[in-house]
Amino acid sequence: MTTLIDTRDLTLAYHGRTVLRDVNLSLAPGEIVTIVGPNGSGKSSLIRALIGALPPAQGHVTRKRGLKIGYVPQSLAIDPTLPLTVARFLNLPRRIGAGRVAEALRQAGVPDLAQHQMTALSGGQFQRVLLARALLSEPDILILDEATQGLDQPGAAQFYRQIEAVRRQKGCAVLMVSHDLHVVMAASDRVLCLNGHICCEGTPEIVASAPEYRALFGTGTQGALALYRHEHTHSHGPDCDHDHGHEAAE
Ligand SMILES: Nc1ncnc2c1ncn2[C@@H]1O[C@H](COP(=O)(O)OP(=O)(O)OP(=O)(O)O)[C@@H](O)[C@H]1O
Repeated sequence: MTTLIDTRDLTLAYHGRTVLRDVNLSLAPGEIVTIVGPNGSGKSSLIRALIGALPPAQGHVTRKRGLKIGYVPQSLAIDPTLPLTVARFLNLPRRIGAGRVAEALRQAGVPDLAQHQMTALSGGQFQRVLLARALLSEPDILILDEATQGLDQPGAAQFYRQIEAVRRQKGCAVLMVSHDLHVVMAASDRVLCLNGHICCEGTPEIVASAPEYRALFGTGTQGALALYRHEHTHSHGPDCDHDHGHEAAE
């Protein structure tokens, strides 16, 4: 099978200080993988390395050639004095066309928002518009870094249900970082728990009962797991792009 992104012994450092070490990770087409871990455990750094924004200190990141990534950020600052409709926002920085904008909004679960002002959206609507923007590139993988920050738990749960619907319709893989442990773990095929390295990984049930995970987060997530189960198929292809680490990057 062709993986979308693959890391081998990936180590990340800032100014010589290692923040994440020896990460071996493969993302397959169509799967939902969640990264959890305490503050400062390296989650965002790993995402940056996966999308190519942070070079490895050691090890390798391999991306399928031509991989299209849709990135949904935590939030986005919009000037409150600037009149900007959702449709115009989605046409920045380049013109997309009304048909594709409407389709992306429909896929993101907000088909009626095109003419609304960006600054008048609720938190949940705003994140869905960011999701619609990420979908415009027809991504092979959606990457969400704390995309539900600021939403309450029901709002976050709804957002993740939307992500699942998108995955079902589009077949894209999903990689998420979140603090909403109850919700995201239930919606994931696979969970990686980071704490400077991968301290445990597996299905949500396996990770939730792992001693390393319980030491970090306690036992409170059990009841909310197993809300969702996924079936998916994997496809395969030969081509890859490589990022290589600089050996001994202190
Ligand atoms: N640009 C940077 N320069 C120097 N150190 C950084 C930089 N970005 C992150 N770090 C450090 O790397 C470590 C991991 O940070 P990272 O943001 O990856 O963690 P995180 O798990 O995403 O944290 P959080 O849950 O708080 O967002 C932290 O010790 C942080 O201080």
